[in-house]
Amino acid sequence: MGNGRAFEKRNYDEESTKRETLRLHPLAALIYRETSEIVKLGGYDIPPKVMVLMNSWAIHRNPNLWDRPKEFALEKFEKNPIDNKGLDFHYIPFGFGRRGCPGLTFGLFAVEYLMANLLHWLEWKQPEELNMDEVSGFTIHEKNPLLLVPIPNSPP
Ligand code: HEM
Repeated sequence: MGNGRAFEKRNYDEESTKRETLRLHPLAALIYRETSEIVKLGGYDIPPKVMVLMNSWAIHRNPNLWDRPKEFALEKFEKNPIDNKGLDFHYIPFGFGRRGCPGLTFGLFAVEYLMANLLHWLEWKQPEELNMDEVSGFTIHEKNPLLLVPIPNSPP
């Protein structure tokens, strides 16, 4: 993709693409829980009733957990049965445990359905260079809005 050029059409492994996208760009950076009893965590004794924040963005980019963590590379998931339901704690785009996201299946389906329609019915031009800088808080969003120009497909 480049200035003013149409999107490149490539064959991607859908499942790995979704997983790698959510690894680099998780929706909710901070997942939080309250301790119910004293917990030992990273050498610290955390007392009960303390809110503990877990930074999924940082976990997903931790070089001790991932090869080439800053790189978008589908191989990370292609031959790797990493679970997205919160059973592998180094990959938690939907959180984990009893408070994990109940909208996981619907969310993934809705994004795919929307994207499939946008790409099937329209061609897209990208007048500006893609900038993936993000602004973080409890949720993460892009720093500069993505500018795309839709071009209707001519009828078959
Ligand atoms: C790709 C889309 C989505 C992503 C990445 C996502 C991510 C998350 C994350 C990280 C959490 C926090 C989980 C935790 O604390 O362990 C969460 C919670 C939640 N999500 Fe989602 N979500 C998505 C879509 C949806 C959809 C479509 C719905 C509803 C239709 C939904 C409903 C909820 C609810 C109700 C909670 C709170 C669960 C609780 O506190 O018990 N999510 N989501």
